[in-house]
Amino acid sequence: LWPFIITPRRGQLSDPPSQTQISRESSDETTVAQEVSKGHVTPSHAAIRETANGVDSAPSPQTTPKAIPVVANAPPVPSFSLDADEDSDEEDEEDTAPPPSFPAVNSAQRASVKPPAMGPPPPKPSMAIPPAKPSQFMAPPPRVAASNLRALPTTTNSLRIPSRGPLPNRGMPASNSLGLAPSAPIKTPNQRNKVQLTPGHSPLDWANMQKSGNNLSGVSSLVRVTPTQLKYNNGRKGRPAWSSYQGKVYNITPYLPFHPGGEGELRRAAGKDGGKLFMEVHPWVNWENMLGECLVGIMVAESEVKIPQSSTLDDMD
Ligand code: HEM
Repeated sequence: LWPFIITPRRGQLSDPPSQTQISRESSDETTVAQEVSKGHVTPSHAAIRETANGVDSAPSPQTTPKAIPVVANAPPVPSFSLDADEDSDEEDEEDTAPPPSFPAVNSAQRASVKPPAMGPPPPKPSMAIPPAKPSQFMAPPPRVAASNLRALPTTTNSLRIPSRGPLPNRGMPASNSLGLAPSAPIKTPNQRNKVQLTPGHSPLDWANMQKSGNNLSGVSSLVRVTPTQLKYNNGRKGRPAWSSYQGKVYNITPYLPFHPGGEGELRRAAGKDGGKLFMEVHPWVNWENMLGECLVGIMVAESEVKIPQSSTLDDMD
């Protein structure tokens, strides 16, 4: 209700006060001099109001006067002046007085601190932390057994930890319960039916073998393969395993231990056209890249290959 008022300097008012302001000031029964004496207004206020009433007619180049409500018997309005000349004597005393002591003389903080001369010195703080009573702390949560952790219900299947077997996306352990290394590829319990390949038969190992320059096809030059020849080379009885794919014949024998789907799966395509099986399982795999060095030849009709009378397929082994 009573804002702080920045009072202009005496004599700084130039614009005549509005009619409303004049009539309001004039209707006030209390004179300006009386109000000043009561402390209701500051001398600066009085100057403004005297100017408004036409008492002070000195021209002033600055701001317009602000309306100042005056209420009889109202508490004094706190105000301050930007004019250093109008600083009261009290303010001067405040400026030169020493800063207030802290804590305050009559504060509880000061009262609680006894001067050293008044009594024995306070005990020195010890660095050792006194042992806390057990009852002071909250009891730790009970430990949950590992087996119970696995059985905790989860909201999503992807976060569930299987209660048995290896963790998801992890291969089988390097050794079985007897501590023996697996001698044959073991099927992992994943949906892709991938197997754990024996050491030295990773995809990278196969890539290196393809680049090694070794003859992986088993033939010295590309040959024309008849359906009978393909059927005969089915990987049994020591014969190589051939498989055709889109009219080309590959020797899949060296790739058998490298096949991520397992040797048995790959053998299903031996001695025949493996294109259908291949495309059913992994159409994204690039057969020609994977087995490029294993290329034996191309498929031809039986009639296109004239096998010499003295030479049979058995002789080729
Ligand atoms: C002879 C040519 C073949 C090659 C070069 C070959 C290559 C591959 C490769 C690279 C993978 C890993 C795929 C991946 O990680 O995404 C794979 C996986 C697999 N292959 Fe073959 N494969 C061949 C034939 C076959 C055949 C004929 C079968 C089935 C009769 C088969 C069954 C599988 C299975 C079950 C997997 C594991 C599951 C999967 O990866 O989807 N593969 N094979």
